[in-house]
Amino acid sequence: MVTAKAWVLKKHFEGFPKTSDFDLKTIELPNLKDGGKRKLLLESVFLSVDPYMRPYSRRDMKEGDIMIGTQVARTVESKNPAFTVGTFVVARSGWRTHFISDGKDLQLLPSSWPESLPKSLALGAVGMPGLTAYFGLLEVCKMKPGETVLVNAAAGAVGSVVGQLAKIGGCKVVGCAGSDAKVAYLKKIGFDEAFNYKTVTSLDEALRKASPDGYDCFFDNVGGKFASIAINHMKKYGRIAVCGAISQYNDSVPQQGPYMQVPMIFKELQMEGFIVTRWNNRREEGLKALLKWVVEGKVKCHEQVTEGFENMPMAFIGMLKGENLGKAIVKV
Ligand SMILES: NC(=O)C1=CN([C@@H]2O[C@H](COP(=O)(O)OP(=O)(O)OC[C@H]3O[C@@H](n4cnc5c(N)ncnc54)[C@H](OP(=O)(O)O)[C@@H]3O)[C@@H](O)[C@H]2O)C=CC1
Ligand SMILES: CCCCCCCCC/C=C/C=O
Repeated sequence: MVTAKAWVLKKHFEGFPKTSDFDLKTIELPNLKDGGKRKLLLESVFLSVDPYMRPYSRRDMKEGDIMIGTQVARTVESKNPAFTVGTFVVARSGWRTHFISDGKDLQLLPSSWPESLPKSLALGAVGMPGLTAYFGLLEVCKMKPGETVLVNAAAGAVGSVVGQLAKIGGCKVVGCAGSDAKVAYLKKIGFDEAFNYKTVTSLDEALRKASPDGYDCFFDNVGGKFASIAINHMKKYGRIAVCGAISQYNDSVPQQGPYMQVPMIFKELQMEGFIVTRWNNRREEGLKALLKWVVEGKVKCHEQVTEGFENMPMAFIGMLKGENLGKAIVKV
């Protein structure tokens, strides 16, 4: 018998999440059984904390549920020959240290994963956030060589990959982030222009200075006020990929305009929201491409690793506050 620890949503978040909204529980897991669904015992090694957990908790969870989320886990006991003991998988089993599965809901890491590459990257650049950057840029922004791409939350899990893929695709890249250290990082990984949106005197001027001719593509991770200013800097026929709206996730009262219809009309813009799971049937293609670029050093990855399962709520709240450089990960 194994005792798992799990974080549950004690109380729906009101405004910004607080540590008191979570509860740490213990769960006795039953032994594995021949036949039936109890085929594998897995232990979480790395867990992901992601912005989507904030809006999705309200939409999909009730109080007392285990927090939603993804982990890289190691097979500890197996009655399923497809997963021998020691096999690492990506699972969507929520914030728990151990769990039982029949294997159907688990994803193996790509077979060409090098031994020396941290497996935590399967939650970041070679996982859901990387795929978001890949499909958002290729399929929604439809970026072309020579174009100028703007991305916000640029030093985060999705944004840092967006910028680097746009460079690989032959674009000029402008990134915005919320600290000088993040801006220095963006320049180090190849962004052409980067600025701290919190300290510029005018966002409007900073966007104009970074690209006086405007932007062909805008990969929007933030929404709200930033997006309503950036839209005025789009070139005619520009494309906006509405990936996230983190500036609005913690609002108790919805923000008011300015509204976007007039620049949309006069610049004949395309603006499309998307969710990465739309391309689940092309997951293998995306992961293969991302893994290759990471192994070749063309996509560099930084991780903000918080040690200790007990610190999951803190890591989640820290990420929402912008404390992470690159992908926010918890190491059990
Ligand atoms: N559509 C989809 O399928 C997917 C969408 N997403 C979305 O992409 C976005 C980025 O996600 P991800 O890369 O995982 O997270 P990040 O690693 O970028 O972490 C979140 C970052 O958002 C920034 N941020 C937080 N609050 C604000 C605010 N009020 N205004 C501006 N920036 C803020 C912070 O960076 P800073 O210091 O720069 O402010 C923070 O570090 C999110 O909106 C997320 O919901 C993610 C995955 C899939
Ligand atoms: C329980 C794990 C669910 C993983 C789904 C990932 C989809 C993320 C879509 C993100 C939207 C906004 O952040």
